[in-house]
Order: sequence, then C-alpha cells, then structure tokens
Amino acid sequence: MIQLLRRFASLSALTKITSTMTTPLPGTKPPLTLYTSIASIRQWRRQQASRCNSVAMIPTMGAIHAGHISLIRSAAQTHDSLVISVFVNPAQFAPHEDLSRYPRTLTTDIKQLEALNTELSSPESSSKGRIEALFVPSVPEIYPSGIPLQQELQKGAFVTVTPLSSRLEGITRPHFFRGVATVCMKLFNIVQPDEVYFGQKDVQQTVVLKWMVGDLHIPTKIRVEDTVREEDGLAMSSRNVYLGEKRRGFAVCLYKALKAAEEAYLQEVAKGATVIPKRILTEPAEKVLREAGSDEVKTETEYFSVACPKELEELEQVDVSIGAVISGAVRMLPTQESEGPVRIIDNIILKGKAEVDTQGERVSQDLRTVVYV
Ligand SMILES: Nc1ncnc2c1ncn2[C@@H]1O[C@H](COP(=O)(O)OP(=O)(O)OP(=O)(O)O)[C@@H](O)[C@H]1O
Ligand SMILES: CC(C)(CO)[C@@H](O)C(=O)[O-]
Ligand code: BAL
Repeated sequence: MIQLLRRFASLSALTKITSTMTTPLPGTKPPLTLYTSIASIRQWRRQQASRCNSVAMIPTMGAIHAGHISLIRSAAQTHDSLVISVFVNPAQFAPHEDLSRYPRTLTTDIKQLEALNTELSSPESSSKGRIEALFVPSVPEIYPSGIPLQQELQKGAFVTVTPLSSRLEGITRPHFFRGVATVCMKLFNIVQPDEVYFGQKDVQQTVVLKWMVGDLHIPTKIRVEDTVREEDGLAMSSRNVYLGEKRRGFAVCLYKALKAAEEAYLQEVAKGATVIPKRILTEPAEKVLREAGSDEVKTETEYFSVACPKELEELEQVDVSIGAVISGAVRMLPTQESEGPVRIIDNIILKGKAEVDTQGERVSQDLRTVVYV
C-alpha cells in the first residue's frame, strides 16, 4: 500500500493523475478510498444517499495534525460516513504568500487517517461512523477556468461575504475569505454533505461560512469544534512547522494574552458587571504582548480584537448577556536569514450570560457561548 501511495505522491508531484482516478487504499480495513475527480466523489455521495447514510465533510489543506483528527473524531460520533478533503486552495493565497512552500504531506496524512479509521472501525469504538472517502482533487478539477494568484486576472465565479471578510484577518489578507468561501462553496456543491466540521482556531472563517450557508440557502450545517492545543497552549496549526526551535517557545504569547483578557472578563462578570469596557480586556492582553519575545526572538502584534460574535464588528464594550470573540494575530519575526515571518492567530469566545437563546426560549443564567448566525 505504501508503494501505491508513493506512486500517487510522485504522480501528484508531476500532476499526472487522471481526473477520474479512484484508488482503494488496500491496507485499510475497511478500505479508505482516494477520489480525485468530481464525478467519482459524486458517485460515492449518491451511494451514501441510497444507503440513507448521513455524510459529514471535514475540509482541510492537509498536513494533518491533532486538530484535524479531533474534528474527524467528533464527526464520527454523529455521522455514518465521513469525507476528508485535502486541497491546498490557491485562491486563498496572495501572490506574496506561502502557496508554493505550504506543507504537503499526503503520504503521512493518509497513514494517520488510516490509523484513525482502524480505531473508529474497531468493535470497542463508540463512534457511529468512519472515514469512507478521501477527496484530493487537482487544481484544474476545482478551478476549470484557471486560478492565477493575482485577483484582477482571475476569471469565473467567486463568492464574497461582506463586510465580514474585510475585518480582522481580512485587513492583512484581503483576498483570503473570498478564496475560502469560493472553495468551500465548490466543495459543498460537489459533496453535498449533511454537516461540515471546522475548527474554532479559524474563528472568522467559521463566521464567514455560516453567513454564506445562511444567505445562499446551502443545504448543509456548519459545526464548529474546540481548538486543540499543544501542552503549553499554542493552537495546533500546520504552519507551526515554519517556526523552528527558537521561535516555538515564544509563539504561545498570543494565547497567554487571550487568557489574560478572558481572566479580566470573568473577574468583572463575577463582580456582577453587565457591561465591560473593552480596555479592561485589552490592557492586560497588550501588556503580555508588549513583554513577549526576547533579544533574539521579536514579535509584532498585528491586531488584538474584541468583537461581537455575530459579525465580528469591533466593540467598545462587551455586553455580558452576549459575550464576545477576542482574537488576535501576532507576527513572529525571522531569527535568521533562512526563515520568514510566521503569523500566529488565535481566539477565545467569551461566553455570554444570555437569558434567552436565539429562538427566544428562556435559558439559564450560566455563562454560555451565545451563537447568533
Ligand atoms: N488546532 C486546531 N484545533 C481544531 N481545529 C483546527 C486546528 N487547526 C486547524 N483546525 C481546523 O482544521 C481545518 C483545516 O485546517 P487547515 O488544514 O488549514 O489546518 P491549519 O492548521 O489551520 O493550517 P494553517 O497553519 O494553514 O492555518 C479548519 O477547519 C481548521 O480550523
Ligand atoms: C476551509 C479550508 C479547507 C478552505 O481551503 C481552509 O481555509 C482551512 O483548512 O481552514
Ligand atoms: N486554516 C487557515 C488556512 C489558511 O490560513 O490559509
């Protein structure tokens, strides 16, 4: 099987995979099948419908880590059949960004997915479902009109979610959410999953996609799962491999800043506050960020935001009945010539003390995540 994967990986590098390729990966019991064409994954989807299987999708850009695995485990609790997509989406990268060096580790990704599947399929597992399909399309399959990185040269249909996409991450990455929304729209249309799983680590992405699904009446649900962290609290991320040893230890500064803001919020809530000025949260966070790094490792804060959960609009004060999303981005500067800057993003949802939920039902006064979209 490994040989087969090596062949696939090398074919992939040479972009010689045919658009109809469907490869049962024989080492897996029951087999995990690799689909590379839209036609073949649609056929798989029809089979699932004919068996009345519920289908969950977990879109990824590969370089599978424990964050992805946790999304898959959650999906397997509820759904019969899971489809994982691995696609490094050019449309969400600006020309100056890291598309060409983004980690591509398909062979080890598949090994991890196979190991997980063996566990999910074992008689001891409490999971309802398991991974059935791995969808790894080529760029021309997804973008038949081509996808130059310069937006003004791009032809065809694209999805924009406004004004959300130009806030926070969208300030530094103005192209980003158009690329994410467009590829997710394509993936949702191709696979038609009952539910799609995303990580809270990319919180703005989840809010953008919830708006897209709602506004465009897409018949799927968006599920958001907790951020999986390293032991010191750093959010797992495929790009953490860029950090290198020297910067790695300092990369947790953003999470520490978020925790300082959260602690300040919870202290005010405990004192009975109903409205909390933004500065009560940002001052302790900014102190942590100012003191981050060392003589050798320099950090720059791009933003530290306190925003409303519905549209991520910046708040001057937090209404305790609603809560807020606190999020940020920190740039870890290179420590040597061979390195580039690495952006760390992270967030915490400050729970609200809602008396009623979005349907108007009375709920408890306990702190809870108030979901709007
Ligand atoms: N630490 C994490 N915990 C939970 N979910 C995560 C985590 N990291 C990524 N995810 C989720 O996995 C899905 C696929 O993400 P992706 O493949 O881009 O990985 P990534 O680690 O976010 O990569 P990058 O370093 O490029 O941001 C997304 O929904 C993302 O939010
Ligand atoms: C959702 C996604 C797979 C779209 O390319 C990507 O943005 C990601 O991995 O978070
Ligand atoms: N998980 C986010 C993908 C990106 O930054 O391109």
